[in-house]
Amino acid sequence: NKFVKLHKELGNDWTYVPILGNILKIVGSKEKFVTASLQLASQAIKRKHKAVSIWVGAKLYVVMSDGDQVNTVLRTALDKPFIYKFTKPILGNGSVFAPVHIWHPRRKILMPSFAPRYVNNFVSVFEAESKILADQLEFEVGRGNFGCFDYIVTYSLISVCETIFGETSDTQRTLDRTFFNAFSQCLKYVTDRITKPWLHIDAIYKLLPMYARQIKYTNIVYQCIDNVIYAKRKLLAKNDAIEKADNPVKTDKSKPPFNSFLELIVKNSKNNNEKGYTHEELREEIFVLGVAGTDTLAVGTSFTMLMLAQYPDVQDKVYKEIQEILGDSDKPLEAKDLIKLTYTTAVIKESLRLYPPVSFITRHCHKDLELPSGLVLPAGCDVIINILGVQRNPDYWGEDANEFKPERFISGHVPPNGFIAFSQGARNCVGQQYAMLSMTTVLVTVLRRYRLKPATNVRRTKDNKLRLAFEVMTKEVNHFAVQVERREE
Ligand code: HEM
Repeated sequence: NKFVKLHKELGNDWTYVPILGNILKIVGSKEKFVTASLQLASQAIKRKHKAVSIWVGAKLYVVMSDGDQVNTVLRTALDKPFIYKFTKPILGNGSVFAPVHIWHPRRKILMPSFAPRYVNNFVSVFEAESKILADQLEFEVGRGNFGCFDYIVTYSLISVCETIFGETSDTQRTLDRTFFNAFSQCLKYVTDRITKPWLHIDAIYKLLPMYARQIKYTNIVYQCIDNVIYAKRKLLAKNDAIEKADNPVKTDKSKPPFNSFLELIVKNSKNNNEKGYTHEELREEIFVLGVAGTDTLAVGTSFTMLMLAQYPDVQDKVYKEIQEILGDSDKPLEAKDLIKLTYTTAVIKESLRLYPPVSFITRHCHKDLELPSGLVLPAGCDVIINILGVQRNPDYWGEDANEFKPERFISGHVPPNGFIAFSQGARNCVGQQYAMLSMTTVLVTVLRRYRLKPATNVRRTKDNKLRLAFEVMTKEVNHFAVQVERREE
């Protein structure tokens, strides 16, 4: 049939050993998943159409690592295959993985909430929470290696939740350990299902104890979100604050005006339709923001910290830039100052290039799609976009593509389709600016107080590279181990 033809056209035959080997390696191993995806990427770029295909059971997936080919797919094909099946029991029809007809109207409601005038105001939250993070790191001074991820994920979960719900006592009550734990368990179940093919079959999965646990944790998260939504909706109705979202009132003179995502989404959904979102729709969208914004941010920030620890020259340059542009002033940080930190921004982008938190995404072609190489992906074809492969592709980044060189993002030679950490096209990341501001705030706050040092005696790969593992996000296996020392020392 057409997929067998496509498989051959891409240069594979039935006994193509390296690819078969890679599939076997992937099964069940989160670390090998990443190594295999890099190997698939290097095989793909040698092919005429810069892609390989793999069979998973009776289904063919085309795996791509060429930026121009990928760009065509991302701009044309908007549906996401298979992942939706695993996320639906948890996220429902939340926009990130939903089918196009559900996603499209929801994206229209979500987008205005990420306008710079709202997102820039969140810097006050990022700064307050980064200071708490910096205080917590004091405990690690002089104690040797520690995993910075655990600290940073707490920062990102709390700051994301605060921007979603606003700083109410309800938020604080909700953000207790039970919520955090249930939330991370939900992410774990999605990862397990994606990486273990035997769990793809509903009939098997539903018989396992993990299915019951997944329902339990999902319900805990729902209940926490529901409590805050009810409380907040009551408050909004009382204060008529929705109307004020366009013209926010400065309640606390020391802080810029602030509208939480919850307020903005309620308001935008009413603009779209008199009745606005139902409770369930609102809960789904709120949950999506938490899921899409928390681990991505934590992984991106942790990799950047790891790079700074590993490259002291780069860290010194970042620190110098912070001193030059922001000084030691106690003046609250503002978005307009943070975006002047061009070298720091380049360091974050180079870390996201080498270590994209979301290392692959998927798309489904509804109709035939012709790629720049002349290959036609037939209707019904599923594509895996290997972001890690695209961002390390030597055709775009040169022979030193695997090396950490932040200058790439300053010299003006960034290949147009070579950096896709936030994806491209209509379904790209809505939180890009939010993420850049949040990560920059953390780096500024932490580096003002501490010098990051590399961890000693951590296990690396045979060629002395970081060991990475796929857990929906791509993470470093040693919990991003670093050391810290106080700057004045
Ligand atoms: C370094 C941090 C981040 C990275 C690398 C990242 C990456 C991505 C990527 C690759 C996608 C596209 C997924 C796909 O095409 O299948 C995406 C979508 C999305 N991201 Fe982010 N993200 C980050 C931070 C955030 C933050 C902080 C938020 C919100 C607070 C957010 C909200 C979303 C949403 C809602 C979508 C779905 C958009 C849609 O389908 O219309 N992201 N993100």
